[in-house]
Amino acid sequence: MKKIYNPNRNSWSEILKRPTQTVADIEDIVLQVFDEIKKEGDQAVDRYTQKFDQVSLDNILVSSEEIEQAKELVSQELKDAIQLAKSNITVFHAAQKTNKISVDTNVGIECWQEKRPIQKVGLYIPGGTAPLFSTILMLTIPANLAGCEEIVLCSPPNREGKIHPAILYTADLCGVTKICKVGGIQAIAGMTFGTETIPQVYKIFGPGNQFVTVAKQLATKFGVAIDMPAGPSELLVVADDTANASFVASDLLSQAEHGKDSQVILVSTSKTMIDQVEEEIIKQVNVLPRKEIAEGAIANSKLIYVESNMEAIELINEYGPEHFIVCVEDEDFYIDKIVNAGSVFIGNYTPESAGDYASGTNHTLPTNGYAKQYSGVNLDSFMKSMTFQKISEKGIQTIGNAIELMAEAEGLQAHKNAVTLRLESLK
Ligand SMILES: NC(=O)c1ccc[n+]([C@@H]2O[C@H](COP(=O)([O-])OP(=O)(O)OC[C@H]3O[C@@H](n4cnc5c(N)ncnc54)[C@H](O)[C@@H]3O)[C@@H](O)[C@H]2O)c1
Ligand SMILES: N[C@H](CO)Cc1c[nH]c[nH+]1
Ligand SMILES: [Zn+2]
Repeated sequence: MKKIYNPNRNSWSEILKRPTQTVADIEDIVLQVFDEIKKEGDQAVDRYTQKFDQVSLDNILVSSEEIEQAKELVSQELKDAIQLAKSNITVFHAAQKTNKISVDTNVGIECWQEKRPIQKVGLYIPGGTAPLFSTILMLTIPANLAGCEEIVLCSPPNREGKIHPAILYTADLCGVTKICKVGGIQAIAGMTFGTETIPQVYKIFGPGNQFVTVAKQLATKFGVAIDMPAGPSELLVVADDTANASFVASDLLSQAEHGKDSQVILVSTSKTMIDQVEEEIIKQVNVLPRKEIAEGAIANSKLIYVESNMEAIELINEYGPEHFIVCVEDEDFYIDKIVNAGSVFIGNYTPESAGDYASGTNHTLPTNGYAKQYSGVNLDSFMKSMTFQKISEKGIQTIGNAIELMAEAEGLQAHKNAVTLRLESLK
C-alpha cells in the first residue's frame, strides 16, 4: 500500500482516484449488448452468456427441482445464520416505515402524501467470483416489506450452468418470483427491455462489478430506474493510537478481497498506527485464500497520514467512501462531521463485515464517490411517494383567484378556466 504523508490539498483528487473503469471506458460494449438483446431477446442473452460466462444454457429459468436440490445442499448451521441475519435486517427495515403525512394547507384544502410499492423490481445478485447470497437478504427484505408484487432475480451461472445453492436457497426463502441464470451486462439488458424469459421491470437494484454498474447507469437512458451505482467495494478507516492495528488490517482486507478493482484507505493522525497496520496487512494477506485478489486491490490502496482530525474529515468527505470505519478516541467528532459516506461503523468492535451480513443495516451502498448524492438501499428505495389532495367549495374559493392570476401570467388560459368555471358555479 502506498504511504502518503501530509498530502497537499491540490493533490487530493489525484490521490483519491478510484481504480475502476468508468461509463466512458465500458459504454461501447454495454450499448452493443443492449442493442442486440433488445432486438433478439433470449438468443442474444445466450450469445453473451457464452462469451462472458463460458457456458450456454437451453433454459435460463431456475426450476423448482433445482431449488429443492439446493435446499438439501445448504447446511442447517448456515440456514440458522441466514435466519438470524434475516431477522435483524427485517427489524431494521420495518422500522423505516413512515406514516401518511396529511396537512390542511388552508381551510378546505387537504393535501397528503402516501407511499406505494414499485410493482415490478429486478434484483442483480453478484456471482462472478463469490456467490453473494447475503445480497438477496439486503434486497428482498425491503422489497417484501414495501409490498412489491413481482421480484425478478438475475445471477450469473457458473461454467456448469448452475447457480450456487445458497443463492437458490435464500432466494426461495425470501419469496423471489423468478430466478434467471444470467449475469453481467446481459442481465441488466434483459431486465431493462424484457426477453421471452426475463421479465421487464420498473427498477433494477443490486451491486456488481464495473460492467454491471455501468450497465445499470446506462439502462436509465431506456426508461428503467436504478437504486444507485453500487460498484466495486471500498472502505476507508480513520484510526488513531486507540485503534487496534490488527483489527484495522483485517477490515481493510475484508473489502480488498472483493475484487482487484476494490480500494481500501487508511487515514490516520498517527505514523505509528500506519506502520503497524502496514505490517499487519502483510502478515494477514499471506494466509487468505483470495490473496491474489486482495493484493490486486491493495496495490490500488493508500495509507494516508494527516496532522489533524479536521484535515482528516475534510479529506474523507472529499472521497465519499462506501464504508467508513471510525476507530479513534474522539468518535463524536467524526460522527458529527461526516456528510459523504454510504454506511458508518463505529468503534473497535464494529467490523464492516457485520453490516455486510447480519447487524441489520443494508450493504447495497453507493461507491465511486456517489455517496455524495445517493443513499444506500433502504425501504423507501422500493417505494414511490404519491401526493393526494381534496379541495372543498370553501377551499377553491380561498385559493381560486391566486390560481387564476398565476395561470393568466403564464399565458395558460385553459388552466385559468378550470378554476373560473368552478368559482362561477358557486356564485
Ligand atoms: N457496492 C456494493 O454495495 C457492493 C455489494 C456487494 C458486492 N459489490 C461488488 O460486486 C462485485 C462482484 O463482482 P463479480 O465480478 O464477482 O460478480 P458480478 O456478478 O458482478 O459480475 C460477473 C459478470 O461480469 C461479466 N463480465 C466479466 N468480465 C467481463 C468483461 N470483460 N466484459 C463484459 N462482462 C464481463 C460476466 O457476465 C459475469 O457474469 C465486486 O466488485 C464487489 O466489490 C458491491
Ligand atoms: N461489502 C459488500 C458491499 O460493498 C457486501 C458484501 C456481501 N458479502 C460480503 N460483502
Ligand atoms: Zn463485503
